[in-house]
Amino acid sequence: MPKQVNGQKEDSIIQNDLSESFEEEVRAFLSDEEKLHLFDDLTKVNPVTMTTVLKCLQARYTVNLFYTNAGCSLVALNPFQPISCLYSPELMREYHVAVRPQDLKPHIFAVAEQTYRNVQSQIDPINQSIIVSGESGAGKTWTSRCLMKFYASVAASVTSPKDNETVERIEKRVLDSNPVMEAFGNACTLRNNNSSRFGKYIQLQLDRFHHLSSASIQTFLLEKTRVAYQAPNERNFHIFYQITKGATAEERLEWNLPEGADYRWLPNSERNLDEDCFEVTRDAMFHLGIDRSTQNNIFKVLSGLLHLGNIQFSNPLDESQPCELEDKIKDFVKITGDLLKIPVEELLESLRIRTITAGKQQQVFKKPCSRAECETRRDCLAKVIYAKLFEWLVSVINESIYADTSAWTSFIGLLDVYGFEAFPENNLEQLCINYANEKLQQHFVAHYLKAQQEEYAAEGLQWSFINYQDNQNCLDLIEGNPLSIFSLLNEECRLNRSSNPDLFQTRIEKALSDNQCLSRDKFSKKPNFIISHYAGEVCYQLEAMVEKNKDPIPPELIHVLQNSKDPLLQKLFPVTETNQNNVRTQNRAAVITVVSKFKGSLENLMQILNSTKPHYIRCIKPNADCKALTFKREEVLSQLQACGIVEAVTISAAGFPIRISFESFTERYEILRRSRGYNKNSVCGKSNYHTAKKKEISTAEKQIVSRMERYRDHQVPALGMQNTHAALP
Ligand SMILES: Nc1ncnc2c1ncn2[C@@H]1O[C@H](COP(=O)(O)OP(=O)(O)OP(=O)(O)O)[C@@H](O)[C@H]1O
Repeated sequence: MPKQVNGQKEDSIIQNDLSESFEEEVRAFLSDEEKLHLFDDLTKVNPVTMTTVLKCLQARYTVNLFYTNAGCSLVALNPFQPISCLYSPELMREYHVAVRPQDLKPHIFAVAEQTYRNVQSQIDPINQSIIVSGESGAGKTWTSRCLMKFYASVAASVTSPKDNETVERIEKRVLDSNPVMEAFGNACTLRNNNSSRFGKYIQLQLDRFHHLSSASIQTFLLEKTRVAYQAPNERNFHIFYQITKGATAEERLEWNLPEGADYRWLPNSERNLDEDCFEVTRDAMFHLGIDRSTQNNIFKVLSGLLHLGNIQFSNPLDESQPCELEDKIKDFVKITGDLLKIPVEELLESLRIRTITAGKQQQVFKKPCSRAECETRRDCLAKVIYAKLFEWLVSVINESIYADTSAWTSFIGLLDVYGFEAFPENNLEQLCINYANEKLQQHFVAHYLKAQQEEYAAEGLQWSFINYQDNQNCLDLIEGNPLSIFSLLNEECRLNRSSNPDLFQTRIEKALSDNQCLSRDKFSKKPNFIISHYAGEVCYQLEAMVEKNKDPIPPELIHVLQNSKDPLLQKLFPVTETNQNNVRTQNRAAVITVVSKFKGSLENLMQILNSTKPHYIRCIKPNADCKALTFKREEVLSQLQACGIVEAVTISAAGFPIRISFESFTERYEILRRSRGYNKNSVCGKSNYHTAKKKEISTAEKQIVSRMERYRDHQVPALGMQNTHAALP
């Protein structure tokens, strides 16, 4: 009996999907095993079009095959359900000990093992990177976690840390970084219950025996606004729910978190998620060297933030007076002050009064803030504390997994970054995220699409150049010199212009109208600009963009945090000479904008990636509702387009004409012949075989031999060469 899949018979899905193609004909005669192997590698699909790629992926998905090779990339479809044994230690071992792991089914462990063997081979570039990409909910975090487990298992350190029995082994510490980073950096969003709200690059460092000796983590662009604002039906960072749900009675008392209390910044707390597990976070923190008393301090500060969120301001009767507070709100102010160890009066003053220094004598004036300004200050206080806390946690984790560069000789880097974003409303955050994706796409193009074709040309392969989209124009528009959107944004900040979005729109258009990637939604009343990204057009709203880029922190807030008696806040906001001066001369202080910081850290990252051999895992979300067994073609299609899969497959397939004409042909021919009952020596079968393809095969054979020799000489395990190797006489 055919299995029922979403109400359809599996057989009929496969039949429908593969109609009109050669594959359908072949599949009809194949056993399940043979069927699936035929599509293990999309470069064997002929002809390579988006439709065939889509059909193959869907056919595989319906029979629980979630990984597929596609040129230099591995396509990973999210099953949205636990698949037994797919990540078991036994399977890790199978890939690790295999003579040719690439002959096993496509899997992230095959990629992981390949990178590990590349490091062991000591051929340049020795260092490897795996770029895991995909949209929110596609499975990047899951994939990175599994890869880390793989390396922790196959590259396990040989000895436990000397002289200190209480310190956990490095593998455990590296793996323990995951629950901590996820508790503080992930949240439930509309698109993913466990969405990472930051980008992450983790470098696993290996000693000369190729054992894991240390690691380092770099994070990008934490979405700190989430602390003080959660979109409808979304949640704050997991850690807030963990403390409110998991605290003991004693802790509740100490952190002032009575059961059932309401917090404005804790929406949808009635939803219980797997990620709400406080104990897991605490244990992991402990193993990373964050002792119970420091943990207690962290959770106390977080409770303080929850109470801070409940502070609301009322307009004063007399405008020259500060905003008023209702009696019950005064309680929240008091609790916040107690938990953050800031005197209530100082806290209130920092939230409600602006200090202005003016004139030659640097006279100080105090001016009450409007209600909206008070709210902005309250939110800003929460954001600055949370962002610093996150930064500090990353540095503590890094200290715990760090080793001096002399202790390691090579590394494998895992990059898990947010995918391309295009929402109905987009702002600076999306601009930065999409800029990062443009950079990674450029890297992919340079390292694969371009390099591969140049190599074919140099080898004299008969080759007609396949066009791929060069995104340099788009990158010039975003970050180029001397004029770009980033430079104009920074200019607005530098000149401290009162940011009028309409004026800014005119400035952008005047300066950058020559760039074909720039346009505007003329039907929208809101000032905007559109960028034609490689993955599609995105319209960005200009309202508040300049302010977001400045990301200003009122000096009074920093001052009040520096005066806190709380040991953790004192660590996060130390008093230094420079920032003391900055409080006084804040207006003149150089502004380090969000885009310059982001651009800097991304350039740093690109430099590292450029020095490594890259591998790509393209995570695909088969449906937006995160449902198991549901493959929505349009949704998959747009993701495949966004990551340039078809170009990659086409180039890979065409670069090895032998794949189609020799190996694949003979394989398919044999299958067809067998299935049609041709006798081995049947005249019909023989003559078809020989006359139709003889010439093609001999040309292909020559090409294989020349390519193989070339690669053998260089001892480079060429991507995609494995099967052709097997087909050699
Ligand atoms: N290989 C897998 N097997 C089973 N379930 C999976 C797998 N990959 C992902 N999932 C499920 O999909 C969910 C989303 O995956 P994940 O959090 O890794 O997405 P993401 O791409 O990192 O998203 P974001 O960008 O929002 O962080 C996971 O919580 C898990 O439930």
